Amino acid sequence: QSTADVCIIGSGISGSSVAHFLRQYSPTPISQIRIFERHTVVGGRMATVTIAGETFEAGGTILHPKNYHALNFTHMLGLKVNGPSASESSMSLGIWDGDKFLFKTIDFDSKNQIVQYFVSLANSIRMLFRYGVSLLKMNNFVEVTVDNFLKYYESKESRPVFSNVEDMLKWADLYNLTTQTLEEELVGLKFSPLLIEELITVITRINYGQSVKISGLAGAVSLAGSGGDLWSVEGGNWQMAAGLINRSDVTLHLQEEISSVTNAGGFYELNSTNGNSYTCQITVVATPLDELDIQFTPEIYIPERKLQHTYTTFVRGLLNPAYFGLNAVSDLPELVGTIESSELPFTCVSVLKEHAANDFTYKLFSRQSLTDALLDQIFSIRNETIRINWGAYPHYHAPEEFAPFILDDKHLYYVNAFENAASTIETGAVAAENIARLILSRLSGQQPSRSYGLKSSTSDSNLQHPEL
Ligand SMILES: Cc1cc2nc3c(=O)[nH]c(=O)nc-3n(C[C@H](O)[C@H](O)[C@H](O)COP(=O)(O)OP(=O)(O)OC[C@H]3O[C@@H](n4cnc5c(N)ncnc54)[C@H](O)[C@@H]3O)c2cc1C
Repeated sequence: QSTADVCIIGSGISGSSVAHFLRQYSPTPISQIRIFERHTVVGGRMATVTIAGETFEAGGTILHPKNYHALNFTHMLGLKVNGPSASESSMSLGIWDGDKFLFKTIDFDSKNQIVQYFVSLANSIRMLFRYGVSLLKMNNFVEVTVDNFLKYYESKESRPVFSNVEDMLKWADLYNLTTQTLEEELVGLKFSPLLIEELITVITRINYGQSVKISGLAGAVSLAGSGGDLWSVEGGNWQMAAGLINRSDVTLHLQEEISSVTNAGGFYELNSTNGNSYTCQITVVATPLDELDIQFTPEIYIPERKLQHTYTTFVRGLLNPAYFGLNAVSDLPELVGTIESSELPFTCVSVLKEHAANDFTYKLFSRQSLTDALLDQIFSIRNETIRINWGAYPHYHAPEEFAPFILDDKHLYYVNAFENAASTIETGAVAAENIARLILSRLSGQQPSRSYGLKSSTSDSNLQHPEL
């Protein structure tokens, strides 16, 4: 048996950020931090695939210009930012209803900035014409939410440590948004039904694979992810997790899956499927528990939560314009979004790269796996296909129910309780920063402990893990 002060289950942005902030904030050195990762690589839902020698994001892709932890990590780790031009926000967009395009922006390839300006102006006017002034309300709705979220970057002196998600959200005036669906929220704000049914639905389907029935907060976050100046880390966002782990003096156990966590009185015993046993004073769960069967003794109780599965399919080849009722590939928008309809087999398809005139790399999102037969209808050429089934993010609803940050009234913590608010790379880091502070304040006896007697939930472990 080995001893450790802190054991973290999961090497994604949440687990790596907990390690980073613990090292940064702890007044006295923590003797050891272990991170357990069942896969061969770190990063979790930040992962890349390689096609034609190029890497593309397969999971968490876009970051918002005000995602300050991610920005700080990127700068601190000497990583490079992929600018907005490479993001989906500058793409031509079409809204497809399964039969026809309901709306298309103009696509005019030009390096000339003045031409670009007029194309973008023309597109804004077209959008305003179709969706009216509600479009401006949409910007305002997002701005207010983002501004509230910025409170989580305030100085530690004025910012409390939160022992549960509800208090954390209430403090930033974000909680109410989790009690209503996005649709209810926007109808209440008198948004035009067409804007909700089309553009906003397209966005929630792209970012969360779900309709406007998601909670208002997840919806606002999703809309924020459709604005301008979005960015990602050149070479892959997963490098943030790798870099944080590298510089936080962590003992990393790759390909080591934790199967049980037992409170053995004053410490936790973690057992792995490799047959190893570890002793930890503090245990942090930095992965969604919903589809895992980690055995907790004593049992823990968290509200039942379903994960939305998003099938990500990469295709190298050429889209078939006839599938979309068009004559030429050049008539197809770079990003085809879809409205909510059970007829539609995918939620979106976008061009990632044009290698040559008849050779593109595309990314599709769908709620079910796309069969070869279907892909052969959508594509006229298909040279390479990669499929990933992600247990991607919570299936959002309203009102949301939150699992506790402290699972057992002692030192067992759960970062991903915050995912019911919104699942993003940045919210993972924000929740992790709070958990690091919560651990340190409770260790020093400052914070009252809190536990919840919520209903038990059971879940099957039938998640298919992507082998990247
Ligand atoms: C397709 C897709 C698109 C997305 N798009 C965006 C986007 O554009 N922008 C954005 O900000 N966010 C996006 N997200 C969400 C974002 O990727 C996630 O919210 C974030 O990466 C979650 O990080 P995490 O560390 O909390 O969890 P994870 O990244 O899931 O990390 C958990 C880790 O724990 C490991 N693990 C699980 N169980 C065990 C065990 N028993 N023992 C050891 N290890 C274990 C897992 O293998 C995993 O590596 C997207 C997600 C998906 C799937």
